[in-house]
Amino acid sequence: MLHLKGVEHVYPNGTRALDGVTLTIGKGMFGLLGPNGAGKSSLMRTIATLQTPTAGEIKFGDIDVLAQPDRLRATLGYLPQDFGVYPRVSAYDMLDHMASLKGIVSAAERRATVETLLVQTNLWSVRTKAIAGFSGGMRQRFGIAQALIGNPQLIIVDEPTAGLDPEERNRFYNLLVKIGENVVVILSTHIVEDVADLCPRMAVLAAGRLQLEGAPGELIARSRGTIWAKTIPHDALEDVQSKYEVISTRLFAGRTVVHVLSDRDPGNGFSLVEGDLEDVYLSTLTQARRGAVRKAA
Ligand SMILES: Nc1ncnc2c1ncn2[C@@H]1O[C@H](COP(=O)(O)OP(=O)(O)OP(=O)(O)O)[C@@H](O)[C@H]1O
Repeated sequence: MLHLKGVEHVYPNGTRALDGVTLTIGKGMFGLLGPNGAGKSSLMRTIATLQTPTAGEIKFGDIDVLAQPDRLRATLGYLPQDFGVYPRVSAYDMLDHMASLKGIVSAAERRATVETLLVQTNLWSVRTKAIAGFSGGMRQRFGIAQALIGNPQLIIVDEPTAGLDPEERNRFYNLLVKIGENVVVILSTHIVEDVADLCPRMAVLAAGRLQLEGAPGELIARSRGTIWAKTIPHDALEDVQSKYEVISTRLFAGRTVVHVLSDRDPGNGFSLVEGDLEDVYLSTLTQARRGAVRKAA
């Protein structure tokens, strides 16, 4: 179990990126959903011990993460948002090198580890090719392979599916689901579909605060009776936006379908719809913004 209590991070320029995050995450895939700038990467880097929070506590099992970062690192697999440089060395050699860095000193043990990971991530056939020439999906699978060296019990993947085509994304999903069976996996993303497809539990982060937490199905059920839809001509959008709390607009056959958030029937031809996770997410962001505006007023 990973426990976060009152985690806060204020950057030296005064930006409050994390504002009292309290959260418990058990085994399996956990989705952390939030828009750009919500604080997801700050939170992932903090859990990964790459930065120290300005306040709060983090525990992973019996490890006090802030006091014993080395113990956490020994059991952590981290796939950062941006890997940076992709070297001209082969996937095999790079994994072998990373396994040495992670402390696997026996050559035989290293070979077994590297070979298993290359097979598991479906990179065996390209093991002698340079990573620099890999496609986006292959790079992400290589990223997971390096994150899995040493059997980590906590795995953090930050925005892993951005830029992947549907087939590569699907392959990556299947890999994550298998990994997530026995360890804690935190998937940080702004893509609702990633969470809807993969995660039995999730949370929404916006403006550095946890806005919502639970099982996607439960959260959808809780939104029942508050999401209303109407198809309008595109030039009526501005008027609708001025009168209702619009959470999303979608084009359908050249017309605009708006979803609005309302506790009671807004009238005017709106009909109640069964929301999906995207509606839940977008209405949470709308409410968070409303709260922020109220706070500022
Ligand atoms: N090193 C830094 N110094 C100052 N402010 C920072 C720093 N890193 C991030 N921030 C700010 O902290 C807030 C949260 O950023 P963070 O990168 O954690 O968000 P995010 O949810 O991961 O967004 P994205 O998906 O765009 O990376 C933003 O306002 C960002 O500008």
